[in-house]
Amino acid sequence: MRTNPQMQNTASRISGMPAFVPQAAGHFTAHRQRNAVSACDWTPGRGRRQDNAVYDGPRRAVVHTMQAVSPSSSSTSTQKLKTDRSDALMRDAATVMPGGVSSPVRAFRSVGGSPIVFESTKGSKIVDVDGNTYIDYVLSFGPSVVGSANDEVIEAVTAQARKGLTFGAPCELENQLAHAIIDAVPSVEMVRFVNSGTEACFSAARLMRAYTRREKIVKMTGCYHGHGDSFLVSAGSGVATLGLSDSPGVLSSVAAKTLTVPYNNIDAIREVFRQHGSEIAGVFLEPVVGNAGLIPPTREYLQELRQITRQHGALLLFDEVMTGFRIGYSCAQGYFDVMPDLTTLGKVIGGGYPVGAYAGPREIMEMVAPAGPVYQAGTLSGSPVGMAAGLKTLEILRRPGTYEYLDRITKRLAEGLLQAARENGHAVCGGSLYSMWGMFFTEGPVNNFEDAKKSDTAKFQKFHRGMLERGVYLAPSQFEAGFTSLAHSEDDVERTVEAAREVLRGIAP
Ligand SMILES: Cc1ncc(COP(=O)(O)O)c(C=O)c1O
Ligand SMILES: N[C@H](C=O)CCC(=O)O
Repeated sequence: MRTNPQMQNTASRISGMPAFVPQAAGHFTAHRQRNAVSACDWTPGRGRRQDNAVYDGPRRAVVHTMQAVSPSSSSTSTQKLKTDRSDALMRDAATVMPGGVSSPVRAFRSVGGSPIVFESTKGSKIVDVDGNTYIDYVLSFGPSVVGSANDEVIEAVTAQARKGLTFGAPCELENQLAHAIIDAVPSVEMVRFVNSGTEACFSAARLMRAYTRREKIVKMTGCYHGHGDSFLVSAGSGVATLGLSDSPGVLSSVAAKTLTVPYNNIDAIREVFRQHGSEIAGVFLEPVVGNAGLIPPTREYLQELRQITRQHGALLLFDEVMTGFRIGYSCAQGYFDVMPDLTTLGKVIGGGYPVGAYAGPREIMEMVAPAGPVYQAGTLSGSPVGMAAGLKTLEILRRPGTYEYLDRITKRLAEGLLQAARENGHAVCGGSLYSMWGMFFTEGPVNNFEDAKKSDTAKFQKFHRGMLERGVYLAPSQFEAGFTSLAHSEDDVERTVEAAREVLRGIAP
């Protein structure tokens, strides 16, 4: 059995961390007749903070202003949604881009109708090309946790842009963002910046294989780790939404090296290691699933994964591209107090720019070129504007009260939506954790993608359309998590819940 002394060092460094109280996660078990034991019931832990003003909502804080779109300009009363210009642009887009989009999840394939084309966004609001304003719970699929087009982030990127857009050479901001990530994420000692979550994950898989000298990777059904060949096997997000279980073009010899198991199922992990233990390089998972809808793990599950991978000399990778800096400042690994060997990041660390990273202990990371032999490179990697956006975003997130605020409003949103559904006789389950939330149209419990697929997706389609018509923009799939930001106000949440109540009243249970 291979041991990893560096991880033992890392673990002892972690156990000396400042007080951080992880909570055992509850499964989603909400139902219209029962009280939910859901992620809503979780109490968040604390990350490390630096400055003093306590964040208490967008109106009272100096974090940003919402000049471009005033909250009152979005409507939660039924709009006859005028989408002429969106529709025309999408018709044209379909002639020049496959499906008219640059990423499949943006298409409205599973909710019907044509995608909305956007023109501007500020804070919690997003405005389309026909002039409709929506409360935005997509937030570019996660990055905009401090609110879209945050003034401070814009100032930071503008100042950097004046000094240079890209150097193709080292810049000081890379050191600063790497230090900020290392300070925040307990298992991380070194970071390699890339340009997307996809790149982070496939590069980490290469490193994992090189380090262990093994080829097989275990992933969970419904988890999404970008579109690297090894991961287009029983993937979540757009792959699940479009009902593609895998993708043509992926070499069958590569796909055969990916073993899949259901999430939150420790027996399945034991079995896959029993059968293939000596060939498994590592286990990839989202430490809280966001790409099959929101599905929390139990802490015990993560702990067992940690133990089993270690026993078999395999690496454990937490894909925190989505959860990173959303599930607390120390990310999901800090929240659950379970330390992976490798971590992938993206979204929030780029503050709205294309930045990803893979990270871990020095011993593993120093295998990456030029320190070691594992090749990985990028013309625009660590580009200064993205680094500046990420640094400012993390600086804002470190302010006292930010995560408490995010947790409070998101919990209120999720509870309000579940309540609105139950009042109207719908079987639902769901919950929230800090700034991520989800609601499935099924009785639950939803512990993995197999459970999530029992959701009434036809009902979700009606719900999505009704919310759109009332000025609420949700991800166009039952199998995507929702997001909130520091710019989402209590008023936004109340208006969203009111809109949901109205929509759900009009849908047959
Ligand atoms: C958990 C997770 N991993 C990886 C990715 C891939 O990131 P990107 O879309 O930036 O390539 C995503 C999102 O797409 C994600 O949510
Ligand atoms: N669910 C995906 C990532 O989190 C959505 C992003 C995309 O693929 O465009």
